[in-house]
Amino acid sequence: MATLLKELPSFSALVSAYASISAMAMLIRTMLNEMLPERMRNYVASKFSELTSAYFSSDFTFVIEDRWQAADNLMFRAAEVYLPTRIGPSSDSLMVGSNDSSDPTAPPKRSIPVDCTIMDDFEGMRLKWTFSSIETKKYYIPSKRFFSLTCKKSLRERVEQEYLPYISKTAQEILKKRESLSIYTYDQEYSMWESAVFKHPATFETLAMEPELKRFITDDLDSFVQRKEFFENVGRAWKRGYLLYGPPGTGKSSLVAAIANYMRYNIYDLQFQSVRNDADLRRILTSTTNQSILLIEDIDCSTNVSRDRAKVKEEPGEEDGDEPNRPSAIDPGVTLSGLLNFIDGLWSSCGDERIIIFTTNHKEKLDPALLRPGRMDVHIYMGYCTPAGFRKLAATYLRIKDDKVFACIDDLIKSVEVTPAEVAQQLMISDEPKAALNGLIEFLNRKKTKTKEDGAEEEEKTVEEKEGEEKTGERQKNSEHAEIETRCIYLT
Ligand SMILES: Nc1ncnc2c1ncn2[C@@H]1O[C@H](COP(=O)(O)OP(=O)(O)OP(=O)(O)O)[C@@H](O)[C@H]1O
Repeated sequence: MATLLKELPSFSALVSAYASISAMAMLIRTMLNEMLPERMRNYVASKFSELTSAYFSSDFTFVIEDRWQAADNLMFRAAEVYLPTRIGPSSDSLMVGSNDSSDPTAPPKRSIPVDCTIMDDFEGMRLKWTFSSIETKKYYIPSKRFFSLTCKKSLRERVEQEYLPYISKTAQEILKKRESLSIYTYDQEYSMWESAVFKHPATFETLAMEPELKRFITDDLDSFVQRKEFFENVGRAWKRGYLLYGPPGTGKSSLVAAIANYMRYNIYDLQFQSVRNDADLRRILTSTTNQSILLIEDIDCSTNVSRDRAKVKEEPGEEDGDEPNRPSAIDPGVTLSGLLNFIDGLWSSCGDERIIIFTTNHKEKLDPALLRPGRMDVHIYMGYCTPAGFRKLAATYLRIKDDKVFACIDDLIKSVEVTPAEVAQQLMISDEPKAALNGLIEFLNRKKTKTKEDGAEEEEKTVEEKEGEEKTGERQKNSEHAEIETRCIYLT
């Protein structure tokens, strides 16, 4: 013991050793301070602290960002749906709001504010969630949002194998039970989809359409949802494309609403004017969720997409070396090939259970590439009102199934081109069925007389005018062709 005590350094030796180590540390610090710029010093310090804390900490953190490999991160979406249901007394804040004007007194909806922490318990595990958002430097790139999920290191495997799949499953159940649907429009300024509550009364029951056509569409939708395995087996993306075409006011938008209500799918309503280029289109489309409808209305008005590609190349300016399909204020930068890539190209397999709907008043103006078999699975012509359509409208608007003037109205409807929108408009004029029906008869008679007068004027035209018109009448021919296709459904 005495020899051991003798070998121990004396107190003064310890003090002097401490003094020289402190002096050395101060010297190194001063040297580093002088040699390294402040930002570099902070970086080194933060890395050092990260390393040591990760090594010594008993926690493990999963980071779940809103995007995953150029697409929407489904895990993030699931957490977004699941976590508001777990906000309890331990959470320090909660975001609430409502966009449902039909029921202003209903309790607000819940969402998670930035930097909010939520504690969750799952089968004996204690889990901590934090929601964060980081602004990006470029104004047109949306901020990066992510969840951090922290658990004990020892629970890491169970969280990955059991807890995260449980969240995805629960989120799907919550979404299935949700009462209201959403309609999204793309906000170019903030580069994100803006949502609103979608409450459209149109259903297959209220639509004035031929009953066989209705049955065909509902059967087609039913078989689509049930054929997940079929799509996998044949190596096709699980999606369905519908092209709705026909004159304005024949119910194309109403049919889209009826499909959304029938399927309980949200609608992403995309205006091509708000898309800069194909890359932008890819980003926009990959940020839509599964079990949804992508709606592109009036596709014939999207110039680059609807025009024949050969004609686009002939546009003045492009021969001079101008970049084709250049985005500009009036002409969207989305190209037909960019869109086709999404419909049936490699990008089409992004996401599951998607319905794509294009509407147009002028099918003949569309590039044939868009109409080729296999592109849009079903082409549906929405035509003028038929006697069956009128009866459906009378039942919906006037709550009557029959009347002695129905036969007369049937004859008139068969002899003039009148849209369901026009008939519906007349039926809304009075709550009194008799007055409304008489108003409709007058309207149809006026339309019939006008059609006759227009026909007579047409006959009076000189042969020369007719010849001239024939030359430039390619469009008309196409529309006649469309008429022949009335109520035809192409299924590929
Ligand atoms: N087939 C229909 N069945 C029931 N209502 C219809 C039908 N077609 C039109 N309507 C009525 O007319 C209104 C306009 O119809 P809708 O917007 O669906 O037509 P559209 O074909 O999409 O027209 P556009 O091509 O101009 O967009 C609807 O609000 C609806 O009330």
